Amino acid sequence: MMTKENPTSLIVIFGATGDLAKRKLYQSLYRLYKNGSISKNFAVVGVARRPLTNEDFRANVAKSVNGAASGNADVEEFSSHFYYQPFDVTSSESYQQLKSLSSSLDQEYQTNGNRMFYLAMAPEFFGTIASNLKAEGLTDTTGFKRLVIEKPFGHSLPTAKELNEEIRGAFHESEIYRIDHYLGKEMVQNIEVIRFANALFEPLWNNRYISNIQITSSEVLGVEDRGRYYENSGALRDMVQNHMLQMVALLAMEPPIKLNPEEIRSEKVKVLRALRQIDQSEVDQYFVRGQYSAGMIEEERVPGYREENSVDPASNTETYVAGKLVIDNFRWAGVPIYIRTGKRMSSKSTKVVVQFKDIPMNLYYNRGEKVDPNLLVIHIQPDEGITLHLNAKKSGKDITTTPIKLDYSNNCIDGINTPEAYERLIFDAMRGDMTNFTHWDEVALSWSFIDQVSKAWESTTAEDFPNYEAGSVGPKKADELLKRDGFHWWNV
Ligand SMILES: NC(=O)C1=CN([C@@H]2O[C@H](COP(=O)(O)OP(=O)(O)OC[C@H]3O[C@@H](n4cnc5c(N)ncnc54)[C@H](OP(=O)(O)O)[C@@H]3O)[C@@H](O)[C@H]2O)C=CC1
Ligand SMILES: O=C1O[C@H](COP(=O)(O)O)[C@@H](O)[C@H](O)[C@H]1O
Repeated sequence: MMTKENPTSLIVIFGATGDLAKRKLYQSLYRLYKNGSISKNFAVVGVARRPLTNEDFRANVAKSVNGAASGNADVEEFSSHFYYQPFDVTSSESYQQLKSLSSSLDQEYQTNGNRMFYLAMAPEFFGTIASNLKAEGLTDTTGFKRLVIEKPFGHSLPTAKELNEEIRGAFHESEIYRIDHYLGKEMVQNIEVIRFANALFEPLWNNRYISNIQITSSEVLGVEDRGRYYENSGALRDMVQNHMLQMVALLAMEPPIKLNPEEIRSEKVKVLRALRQIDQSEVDQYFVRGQYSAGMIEEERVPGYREENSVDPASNTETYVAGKLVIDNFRWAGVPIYIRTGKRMSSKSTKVVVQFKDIPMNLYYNRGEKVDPNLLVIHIQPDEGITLHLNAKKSGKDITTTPIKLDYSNNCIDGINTPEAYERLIFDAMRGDMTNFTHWDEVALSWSFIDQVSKAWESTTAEDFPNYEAGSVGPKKADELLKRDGFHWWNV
């Protein structure tokens, strides 16, 4: 059930000393606290193995929030809501201690018995924690109980099913908030509004007027210290199975009859069901994989993937994926959706380019003029905005054309302070809004599509790896994928 007033809850963060908690969760909670989105009736219990005191933990939280250990009264007040418990996820005693601490904090902060369990830990613990929370009685509470679960949700369809069964033994689907942080991004949320609040676009949003759609998410960072996780994941599982397919679903779905989580999900699910399954033998026609070698980024030499910590020197893991997706339904028949994502690329950028079909006849070709297709570019990050590429008359006596751009930039709006994706998602989970979380049906369909590709790649060695230099735009083969269809990537 969704609540409108400022939510109140006890939040238990599993993995409270980890990277995600430090980089994202504490800052997001602080922003929610500062802007009054959450009530002051909240407490956070952080759990992890290392033996910290409440004071140590509060100092760490304060440091994550303002980069300094102390000195800001607001931050001090905020961090006084934080408690720490050294924890072993397999020990019944740990859960019993947590239960008793939770009950006393429920009372002290008058949280109405609302409990949110945030699993910011390695995925192998997700099932164990969920079952123990139930077995040890932490989910027997008078208010709501919610499980917020980080990615990756499984490693394949069978492992995701297993995990799902485990957590569904303790939490109902309506209590499970599977995080896909791209769904918390301002401009990803804007896709729906651009499409459904503009008379201009919706009539054109189909195979009669659109020739192809391109979604790019490139990163400058390499795998950093996540080599162990990444070796087992690769870009396909890390980015495509979740973030990229979610963006595809939002771009391709039919208008929902209402903007509620059930109706939106139902339309997204239909897109994922219509995604043409690729046979393992056809993977090379639809997908390109890449791995970075050493190269220069911002004038600094960076190592190749195979030289990174915890990475096999002969690794077959992809750090780049480009793919052509086909949606077999009336709206999208014949319109390829190209996706690409990679680490150690030349720039950090996520954007969607919708390329419209050429005009039926180029009246200007006699003058040797090429008229560019119209493009709608949705800038997701780091810039947030929309650009519409059109053609107009070049100023002067002659009727000649020139490309022009209509730009809308979120960043330029005075006073705008776009919430960080995690800030929105934590807030939504606290007030019970599941719209921007992934339902099991979406997860299952995404895995069933991805599994064919990963099986093909795991059963063959990528002889050309490494095949793109750090700091470049990715492997050449990714250009050929589009060239075969008469297109090219728009670097706009
Ligand atoms: N970091 C990121 O940017 C992102 C992370 N994620 C996901 O978030 C989750 C956490 O990632 P991240 O923060 O990077 O991971 P880290 O390795 O940085 O943190 C893991 C946390 O788990 C704790 N921990 C490990 N083993 C145990 C145990 N047996 N019992 C209790 N606590 C334990 C660790 O603390 P201690 O050592 O003290 O026990 C630490 O707090 C993962 O699922 C990841 O995929 C998702 C998107 C982005
Ligand atoms: O989920 C993940 O996303 C990040 C990229 O997120 P962004 O918000 O910075 O675009 C990626 O670096 C990471 O490998 C992946 O696990």
